[in-house]
Amino acid sequence: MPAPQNTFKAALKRGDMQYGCWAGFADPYATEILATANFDWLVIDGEHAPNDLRTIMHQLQILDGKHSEGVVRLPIGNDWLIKQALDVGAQTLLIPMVETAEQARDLVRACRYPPEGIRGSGAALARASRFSDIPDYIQTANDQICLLVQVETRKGVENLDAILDVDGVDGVFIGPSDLAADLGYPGQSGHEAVRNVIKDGIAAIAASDKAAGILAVDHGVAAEYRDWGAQFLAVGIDVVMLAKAARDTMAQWKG
Ligand SMILES: O=C(O)C(=O)C[C@H](O)[C@@H](O)CO
Repeated sequence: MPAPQNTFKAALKRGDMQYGCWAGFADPYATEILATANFDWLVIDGEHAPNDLRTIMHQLQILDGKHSEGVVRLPIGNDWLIKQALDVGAQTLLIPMVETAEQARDLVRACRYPPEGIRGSGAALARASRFSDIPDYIQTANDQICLLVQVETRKGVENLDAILDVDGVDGVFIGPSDLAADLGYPGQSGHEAVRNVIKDGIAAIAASDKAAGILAVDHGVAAEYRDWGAQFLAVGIDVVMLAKAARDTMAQWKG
């Protein structure tokens, strides 16, 4: 029995649109609620949400067998964080602040067992192998790992073509908020100068062998990103949804 098939990775390879949502409550109960909406992917955010390895694992457990792929975003891309996330069962990783092809190559190696990479061989006691219940996990795991890197700085955009040449990177996500800030327009991802960089970036990614991804909570902007070539498209943030719904509800009564 091989490593579980990564249906999200397979969908990206087919060119299928994949709609996602940020899961920022760092709680399996909230992530389970999101999974009832049938999003194709849910970002278990370890960068900007109060997640730790156990809360990440609990959310992956709750998503087992559900349609939504748990996409684990780490706070930064380094090999020991990647090793731990993969061993608790993550099969799709989103790594922020990738700026060079060398960085991307290092991330690919961190995601793969030798000889392709440097991932430590601790599968015997890892949830990823279902505690050795998948006897050939080590031999089959590499192919089911989906590595998504975030390009979200001026330097990353300058190196985008080189990053797109890195084998083993499955998708490139453009981070509109961080990119806007680094371009000198903090909080203004809708500024024309930022939109132009995003549009060109999505086009370059879509023209490569990798999938283009991005996030927009405004549906009009999200539809535009899709028209520009975004394939894995996050269209909501759970924390933002709840905060807005709560305030709108109260505004109905307090005015
Ligand atoms: O730069 C961005 O935008 C992202 O990477 C997404 C944000 O981190 C996410 O938290 C929504 O603001």
